[in-house]
Amino acid sequence: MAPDLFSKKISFIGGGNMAAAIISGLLAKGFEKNSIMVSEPWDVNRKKMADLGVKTTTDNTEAATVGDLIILSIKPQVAKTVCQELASKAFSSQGSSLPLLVSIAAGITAASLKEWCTTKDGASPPIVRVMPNTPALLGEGASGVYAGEDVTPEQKEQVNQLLQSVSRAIEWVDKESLLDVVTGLSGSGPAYFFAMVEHLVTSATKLGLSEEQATRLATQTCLGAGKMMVEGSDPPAQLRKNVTSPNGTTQAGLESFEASGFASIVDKAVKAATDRGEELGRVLGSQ
Ligand SMILES: NC(=O)C1=CN([C@@H]2O[C@H](COP(=O)(O)OP(=O)(O)OC[C@H]3O[C@@H](n4cnc5c(N)ncnc54)[C@H](OP(=O)(O)O)[C@@H]3O)[C@@H](O)[C@H]2O)C=CC1
Ligand SMILES: O=C(O)[C@@H]1CCC=N1
Repeated sequence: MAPDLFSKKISFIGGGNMAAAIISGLLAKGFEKNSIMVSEPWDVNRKKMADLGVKTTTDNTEAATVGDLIILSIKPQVAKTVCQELASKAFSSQGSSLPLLVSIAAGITAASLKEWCTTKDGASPPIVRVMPNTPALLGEGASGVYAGEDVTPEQKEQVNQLLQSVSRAIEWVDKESLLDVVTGLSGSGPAYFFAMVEHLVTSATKLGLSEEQATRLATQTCLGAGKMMVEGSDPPAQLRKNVTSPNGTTQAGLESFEASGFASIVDKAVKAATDRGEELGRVLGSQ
């Protein structure tokens, strides 16, 4: 029988935006509030977590000691310090049977996490890296996942269950470097669409629509187009063709995009975000 995540305790180390999104998604699926603990140093964020009804603490060791799954949801820049703290305090008292560590930190490699999390007795937790995105808040997330070799099939299934609670697309990758591409695509991706809608609203406002009208039209267009891509059977290219009447308005708009190097702009942006993920892992991993 598949291990039931819903009977486990989950601890989040770091209670910021992404932890809030995942926790909200889990709670919406019926996960028990009392089975979640968040350690978070900042009063404001800790209060937001407490308002969700989950347990909170300022003590990473307390959270990491009670969790069957530990979600590392801190910024990449503090990952080393936090992992070393967990290794010397929480993990060192737990022998060789350590909880599963699920890191969502962009770029930070499984090898770095393992090195930093190793106790003085040489024990280290099994590690899964996940790259989620903020639509997890609504159960509409997209996540990439990579598991180290010491992760058992049961633990992978638990991670699947965790992600199914908050994601509609879950893509396991077998090469860890591909997680940087996932980061540059879907991890950062919501911000690309938000920026696009911001620009659409500004453009239409300049042409006379009120900001409120333009915002309602642009956001619903984004949602409608997204639903057509996810729920329909036609690929995006066909959907685009269906909107584009020969010599019509859409053709004029798309040709303007292309004349400004649309494909190249997107290409460079995804590559820049992917490269930044790799760089974060390399630089922070060597400090
Ligand atoms: N935001 C996103 O869309 C996505 C983020 N990620 C990854 O998720 C991780 C978290 O990002 P996000 O939620 O946006 O970041 P946030 O800054 O919102 O959250 C991180 C939280 O960790 C707290 N924190 C800082 N130091 C410690 C510590 N020593 N122990 C415990 N908690 C600490 C921070 O407190 P304080 O503010 O006081 O420093 C903050 O509340 C990052 O590694 C990011 O790469 C992955 C996918 C998408
Ligand atoms: O911007 C970042 O670094 C994080 C990772 C993906 C989304 N936000």
